[in-house]
Amino acid sequence: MLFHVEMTVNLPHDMAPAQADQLKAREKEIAQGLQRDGVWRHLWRIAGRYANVSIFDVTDNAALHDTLMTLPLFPYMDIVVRPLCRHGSSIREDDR
Ligand SMILES: O=C(O)CC1=CCC(=O)O1
Repeated sequence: MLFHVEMTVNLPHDMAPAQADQLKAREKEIAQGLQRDGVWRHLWRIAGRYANVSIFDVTDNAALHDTLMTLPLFPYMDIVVRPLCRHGSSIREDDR
């Protein structure tokens, strides 16, 4: 199943820069692993915001939840999930 996921990062202003850098580095490592595995299909920065729009490809809602919970930034993100289904007019072969 495909999911449109919007993540907004809200790091506490008083978080030590070293801790923030460590969280971001670990987040990047996990995000790139999930992309290599085909789970995190798209990752786009929303211009002008500390937020992203992503497409995840997982088996079901629970799998998406479990995946998102593995992200080191999860405790600091507001996440909006929209389940997707194929559009009848789409000509793409890779969005099933
Ligand atoms: O910077 C973000 O939007 C949060 C994030 C997702 C994957 C990553 O490396 O950072």
